[in-house]
Amino acid sequence: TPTQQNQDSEEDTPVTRLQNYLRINTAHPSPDYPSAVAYLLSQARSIGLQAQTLEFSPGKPLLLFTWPGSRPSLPSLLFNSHLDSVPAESSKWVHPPFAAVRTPDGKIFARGAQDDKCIGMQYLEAVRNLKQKNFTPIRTVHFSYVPDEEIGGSEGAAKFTASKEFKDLNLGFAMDEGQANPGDEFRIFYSDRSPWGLKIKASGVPGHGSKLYDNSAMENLMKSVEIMSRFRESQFDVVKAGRAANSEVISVNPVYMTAGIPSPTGFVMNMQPSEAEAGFDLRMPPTSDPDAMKKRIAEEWAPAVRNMTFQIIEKGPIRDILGRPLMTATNESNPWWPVFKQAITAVGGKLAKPEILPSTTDARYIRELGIPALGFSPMTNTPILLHDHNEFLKDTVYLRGIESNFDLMTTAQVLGVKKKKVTSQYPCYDDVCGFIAWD
Ligand SMILES: CSCC[C@H](NC=O)C(=O)O
Ligand SMILES: [Zn+2]
Ligand SMILES: [Zn+2]
Repeated sequence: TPTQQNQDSEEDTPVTRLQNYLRINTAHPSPDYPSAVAYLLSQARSIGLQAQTLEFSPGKPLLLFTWPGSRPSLPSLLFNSHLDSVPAESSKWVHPPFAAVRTPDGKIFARGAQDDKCIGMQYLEAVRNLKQKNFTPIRTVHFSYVPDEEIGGSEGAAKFTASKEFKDLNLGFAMDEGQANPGDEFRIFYSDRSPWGLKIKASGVPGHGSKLYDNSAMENLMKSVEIMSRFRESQFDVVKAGRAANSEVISVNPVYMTAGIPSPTGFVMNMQPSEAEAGFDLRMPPTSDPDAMKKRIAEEWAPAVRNMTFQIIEKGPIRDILGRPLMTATNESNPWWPVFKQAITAVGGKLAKPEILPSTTDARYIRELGIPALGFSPMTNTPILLHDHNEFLKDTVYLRGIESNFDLMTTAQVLGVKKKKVTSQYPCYDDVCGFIAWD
């Protein structure tokens, strides 16, 4: 009956609380941050977390929740997620992207279901469960909800990690988003690729559309595109041959091309234009050499001899403050690694071999400071649908993810870790300036 349905939708359960978060449209280009903030604040209040709303950029709020530990001098934990989502083309979805419809087989359809509102709510549900068991953490646990991850994080996580507020957290270890796995192992990410936006521009001799001549802008640009395609293929071949994962090679993908002289019916067809431009999404694995790539771009992809110029938009850091690749150790040299492994074992989960994420997250800003950070979105037996149409997450998978975060928070308390005082102004974690001992 309709009455029964209304009652169902008013139920307050872990799943309906997720659905309510998913119904807030925080997709770019105009994310509804105020509604998301109000909702999460009400959640934090209902479980008794301390809450702060920070605003490092106008109109871009950042939430910081805190669960004080009984020994606040110990390095703290941070669980991060982002408030924003990529847009959704409603007409191509089977269910509206902001209705968070749950189908009879338990699939919750929504933009953000996997990326990454699931983890944001799982953190809070884990706290709710722990508090019900009267658990008090030894070390302080923080939760951050940051704006603008999907557009690079320069107004969000980048400003947060550079702030006094962040330094004062005295972080030992952070968790951020990962990616789903169609198989039954939990995937864990120790690094991201660093994104560059590359614009190449050619200029050349204009002329009649019928004329064959050298050095037109289109010819200059197309030569570059050919050279770049060959490079792309060489990288992809390594992946196809099984010698590296997708995320371990450099990707370069064209995202736009623009040239021509506009006319009311499209473009003028009998003029060769004097300018042509193309844009590329470039992703650099953590150990790749940014200077070598810049040299390749200047000498091969956009050489001045072919009348070309280029612009690289570097989105975030590629090395940490000590000049090291942005990678978190997944071995015993990182005292948090066994903690994490134990938490997964506790939910009966199998852990996949640690990976580099093919895309990019805000964890790179945390790793930049030398703080260990792992990417983890507990979604097994789930197709990878982030940024795709019909993004969904199954209720059972979501609920199991709460358990794994729950265990992570408790396990991290039992196996305390203490940081060494370091020469840098930031805490570090490896043999250069690392942890000295178990607490
Ligand atoms: C250019 S930084 C954008 C970050 C974005 N993150 C998730 O998808 C990505 O494209 O990987
Ligand atoms: Zn994300
Ligand atoms: Zn995303």
